[in-house]
Amino acid sequence: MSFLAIDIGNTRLKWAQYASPQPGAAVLAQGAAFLETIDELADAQWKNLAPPTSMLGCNVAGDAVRRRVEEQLELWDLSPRWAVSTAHDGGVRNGYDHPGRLGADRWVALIGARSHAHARGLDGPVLVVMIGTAVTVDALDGEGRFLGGFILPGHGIMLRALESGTAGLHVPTGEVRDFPTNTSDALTSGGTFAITGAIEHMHRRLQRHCGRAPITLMTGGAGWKVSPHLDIPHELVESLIFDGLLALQAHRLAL
Ligand SMILES: Nc1ncnc2c1ncn2[C@@H]1O[C@H](COP(=O)(O)OP(=O)(O)OP(=O)(O)O)[C@@H](O)[C@H]1O
Ligand SMILES: CC(C)(CO)[C@@H](O)C(=O)NCCC(=O)O
Ligand SMILES: [K+]
Repeated sequence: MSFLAIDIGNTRLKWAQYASPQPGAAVLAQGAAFLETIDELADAQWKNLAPPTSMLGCNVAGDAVRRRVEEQLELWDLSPRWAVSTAHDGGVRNGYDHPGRLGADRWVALIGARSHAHARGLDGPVLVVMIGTAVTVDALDGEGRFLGGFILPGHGIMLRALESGTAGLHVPTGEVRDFPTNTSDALTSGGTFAITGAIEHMHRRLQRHCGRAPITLMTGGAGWKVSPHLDIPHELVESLIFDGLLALQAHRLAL
């Protein structure tokens, strides 16, 4: 009955094995690997796993990476399945101009966020923030409609862009300060507040649009770095994409 959920981002692959394909199922095992090392999964991290009986993945790293992961999945007797963005699924309606062009990670995280809100009896708007290689800030209204969202460069990309586009900005990582007085702190603070500023902006706009304050759910590898500097109430939910994959799989089995 065990279910393998896989989230392939632009930097890392994250995976988790659940006791069953149901929201809230127990985690049996989990791990992460940089994309450079995914060809070793079957011989390393996955070698001693109890064979999963089904899997669903979410991939934004392209077809070549997906095929490399499918080769690793040949370790077990299961058919690889990958989530794609559609017009509606898992209680969410996709407002993108071309629904299929929405990143699968954003779509799955929106479904995970909706499932979280539902499980807690919350029926208002939800702001869904992912802090990874790129940053996304997505708005979900109380009826489960995805209204639209922002894509921003992640902190690492911002700093590398400044380093490569200037002569004088090669400095070590600094601290986040309200009034930075050296280059390191100025860069680190600028990147952080560019991200929190976008989140706070969308929070105001979504509140205005819905006439009600959204709850804010934040996920992604660097969410914990942004969280202390964000001036709105929010929750870190590390498993948002996995929760979306569980909700989608449960939904599919129920059909
Ligand atoms: N201080 C910081 N504040 C915000 N983001 C940061 C900070 N330091 C690093 N980052 C970002 O975090 C990213 C790495 O996070 P990590 O690889 O854990 O995320 P991820 O969710 O696994 O990414 P992906 O899913 O895109 O592969 C880096 O690309 C960088 O942009
Ligand atoms: C924006 C990222 C890189 C965030 O991981 C991913 O969701 C993606 O590649 N999206 C496709 C474009 C879009 O969502 O409009
Ligand atoms: K991601």
